[in-house]
Amino acid sequence: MEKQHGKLFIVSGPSGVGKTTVVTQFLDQHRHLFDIDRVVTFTTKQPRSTEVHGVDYHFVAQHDFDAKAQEGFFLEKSGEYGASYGTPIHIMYELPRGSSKILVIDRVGAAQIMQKHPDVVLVWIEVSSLSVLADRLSKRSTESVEQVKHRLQLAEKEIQAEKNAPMYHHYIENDKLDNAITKLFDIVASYCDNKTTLNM
Ligand SMILES: Nc1ncnc2c1ncn2[C@@H]1O[C@H](COP(=O)(O)OP(=O)(O)OP(=O)(O)O)[C@@H](O)[C@H]1O
Repeated sequence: MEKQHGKLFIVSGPSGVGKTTVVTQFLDQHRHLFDIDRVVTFTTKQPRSTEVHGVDYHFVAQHDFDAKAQEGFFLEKSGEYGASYGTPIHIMYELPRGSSKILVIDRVGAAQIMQKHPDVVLVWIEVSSLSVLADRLSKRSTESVEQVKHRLQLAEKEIQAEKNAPMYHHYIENDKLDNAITKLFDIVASYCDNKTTLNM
């Protein structure tokens, strides 16, 4: 059977909603079922103590990031969170080979990619209230109080933008982590061949 074209799943949602957690745990549990992996994006931010270079991000100096941007290395880039972030364009060349990708980026970056590649699948993660985000971000303890405040302001802006002009194809409530992972599984399974059933 001919391999189908891979899909690019873009996962967004306000800071602290659990994008990284849902995507990481989905991949840990179900990666073996699909030809799918997470895109490692580039950033100039300082790594958190738990983040590993090449796994969570490619951490680069600002002049390297700017040189890459100049060369057209990025599919999209943004600087909303006090550092530069960029998605490497080469991920688009891997999709025709049948590999699907999950990319965690903000709504502005997702809109930039959507304009150029309308066949991407946009997944928005949300929670019932802003206070849940505040609680998760303060418990995560990876940002200062000031940074958390700034993230919450951006979160409010992003949530409002999505409410005013809904852009995403799928919405996942992440109040209960297991339910959110199952919902992501259902979404991916509706677009991607399941390796185990293909081999039956
Ligand atoms: N369903 C959930 N219930 C309770 N806590 C959760 C849930 N999902 C994630 N968390 C916790 O919330 C915190 C934020 O999650 P995570 O870092 O995945 O968010 P994020 O959306 O990727 O944030 P950012 O955009 O700031 O990187 C983490 O400490 C994580 O363990």
